[in-house]
Amino acid sequence: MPELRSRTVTHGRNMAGARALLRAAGVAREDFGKPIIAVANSFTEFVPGHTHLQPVGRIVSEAIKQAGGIPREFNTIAVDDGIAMGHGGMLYSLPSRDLIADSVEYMVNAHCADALICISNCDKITPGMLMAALRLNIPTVFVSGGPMEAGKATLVDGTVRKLDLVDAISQAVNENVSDEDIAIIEENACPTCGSCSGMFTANSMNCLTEAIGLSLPGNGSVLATHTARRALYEQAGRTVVEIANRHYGQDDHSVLPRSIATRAAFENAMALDIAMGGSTNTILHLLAAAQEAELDFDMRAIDAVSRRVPCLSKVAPNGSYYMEDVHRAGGIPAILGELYRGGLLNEDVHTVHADSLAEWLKTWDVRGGSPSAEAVELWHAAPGCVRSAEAFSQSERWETLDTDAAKGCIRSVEHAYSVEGGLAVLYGNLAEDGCIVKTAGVDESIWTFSGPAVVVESQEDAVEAILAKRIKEGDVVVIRYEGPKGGPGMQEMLYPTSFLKGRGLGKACALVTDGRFSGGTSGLSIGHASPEAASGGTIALVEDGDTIAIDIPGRRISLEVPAEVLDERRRALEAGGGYRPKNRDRQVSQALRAYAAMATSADKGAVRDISRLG
Ligand SMILES: CC(C)(O)[C@@H](O)C(=O)O
Ligand SMILES: [Mg+2]
Repeated sequence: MPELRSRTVTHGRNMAGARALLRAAGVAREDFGKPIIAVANSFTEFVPGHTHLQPVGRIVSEAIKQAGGIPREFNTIAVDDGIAMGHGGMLYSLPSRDLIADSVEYMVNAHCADALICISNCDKITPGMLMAALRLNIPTVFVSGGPMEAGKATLVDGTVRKLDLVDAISQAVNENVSDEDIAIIEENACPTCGSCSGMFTANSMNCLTEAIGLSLPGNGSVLATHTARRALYEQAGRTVVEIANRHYGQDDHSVLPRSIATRAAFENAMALDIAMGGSTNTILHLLAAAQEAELDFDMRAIDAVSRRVPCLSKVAPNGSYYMEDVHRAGGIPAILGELYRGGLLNEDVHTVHADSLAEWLKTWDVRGGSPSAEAVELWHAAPGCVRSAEAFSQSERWETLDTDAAKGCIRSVEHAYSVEGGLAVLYGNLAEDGCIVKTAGVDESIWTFSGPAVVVESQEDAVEAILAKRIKEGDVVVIRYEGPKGGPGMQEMLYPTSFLKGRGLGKACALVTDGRFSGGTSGLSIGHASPEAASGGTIALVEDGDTIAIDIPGRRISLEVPAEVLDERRRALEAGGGYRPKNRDRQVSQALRAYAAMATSADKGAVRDISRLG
C-alpha cells in the first residue's frame, strides 16, 4: 500500500516545524493524516477564461474538505493568447505552458501533496497542468472554467449574426465594414467570461481531457456562466478525494494519470480531436503530454489516427456552430458515442469517473439509448444571452436537445462532413518531420493547391505584406523563423490568417509556417513545419517565386525545387552565417532565450530537450 506522500511533512517528531506551519495555515490537529489535495487554480483577472475562477477554487476546496481531504489552493499564471496576439507578447505564450507545468510540480513536490485537482481553462494552462499531472503521476482530476457564450450582434443594416473573437480580429481589417459595425462587433464578440466560444485551443484541450479520461463529462462544454458548472466543480472535488483514497487506501493504481492516460486513451483523444476539427495546437500539447507520460505516441501515431477518423462536427472557425451547440448536442460523450458506434475507439480505457468506456458512454451519451436523468438534464444547459463576467450567473435551459445525427451539430460516421478527418499531418521535402493542417477549416476546393511562395521572416512582416496588398490570389505565404527556437516561442499566426480572411483571400491563398496557429485560424494554413528554419529545415531555403504544392488527401507538401538547387542554397546559407532571420529587429528577453536554448521542434511538442540534462 503506498504511504500518503504528505506523511513526509505530517508525521514524526522531526516534522514538528512543518506541522506548526501547516497549523498556522489552518490545518486542524484532527486533519493530519487525511490526504492533502493540491488545488492548482489558474484564476487571473487578465483572462476572461479565468476571471471567474476565484470562487471556483473555494467551491472545489470546500467539496474536498467535505469529502475528507485537506485542500491547499495555489495559483498558476495564465497568458491570454487573444490579448498577447499580434505583438511581442505572443512569444511568451507557448513557453508559459512549460512554466505552468514546472510550477505545479514545484508546489506539489515541495509540499508533498498526495493528489491534485487542476482548475484550468485557456490555451496553455490545461496542457501545462496535463504535463504536470503526467509527470507527477499522483491522483489527479481536471476541471476547467468552461466556454464563453457565443456573441450575437445586430449590425447597422439590421442583420443579426452570431460571432466570436476571430470576427472582431478579421473584420477590423475588412475595408467593406463600417466603423459603426466594427464597434458593434467588438462590443458583442465576447459577451461573457469563459474560454472563447468556438472550437479554439482552450475548448479543444478541455474536451480532450474528457476523452483522455481525466475530467468529468461536460467539463469541456458546460458554459462558464451556467449554474450547472457548480455541480461539476463539487463533483470534481469529491472525485479527487475518492481516487486519492482508492490509491493510498486500497492500493489501486488504476486511478493514477498514467494508468488512465494510456496510449489507447491518447488515440481516443486524437480520434475525438480529428472528428471535431480541434485546434492544431492540440497536437503540440498531446505530443508534449505523451512525453511526460513516457508514452510511445508521436506524429506518425497521429497521422495513423487521422487517416481512419472522419470529420463529424464543424464548430467555429470551421463552421457556424459554437461550443454551446456542441453541448446541446450531447457534448463530448455524444461525439465519442458516434465514434464508438463507428468502431473507431479503443475500448480498453477507463476514467476518473467510470471503469470502462461502455459504462461511461451508457451513462452520458444522450444518443446511446439509456443516458442517466442527470446527463439529460446537464445537456439542456443553455446560454443566458446576458453580458456577464460571473460564474453561475444564469440557468437557462434548452427546450429540446439536438440529437440530429444527419444534419445537426454532431453527425454520425454515416453522415460525416467528410471521410477526411478534421486534422491531418503532411510530409514532404518542405517538412521532412511533418507539418499540420486543420482540414476541417479548409474549403474542399483548395485541398490540393499549388502556387508561388512569398517569403517573410516574421509574423509582423506577414501582416504588413497582407495589409499592404502585396499578397495576391494563388500565393503561398511562407512565414519562417517563427518556430519554438526561431521565434522563439512559436507564435500563433492568428493575425496573418484572419487578415487574409478579412481581405477576402481566405480561400484564395495558402500559408505555410514553422510557427503555429490559433484554434481560431481557418483556411489553408499549414503550421509546425519541422524541422523549423532555425534548426536548418528546408523551409529556410525557400525563395520568392518557388512553387509549393500542397495535397491534403495525399498528405504531401513539396517545395518544387530540384535537390541540387536546394543543396546549393543550403551551402550558401551556411557560409553566410547560418539559420538566422535577415533584418529582424526583435526584442527577446533572457527568460525567452533560456526557453529557446532548450526547445525541441514542433514534431516533438516543442518541449525542452531533456536529453541535454545528462
Ligand atoms: C485567442 C484564441 C482564439 O483562444 C487562440 O489563442 C487559440 O489558440 O484558439
Ligand atoms: Mg492560442
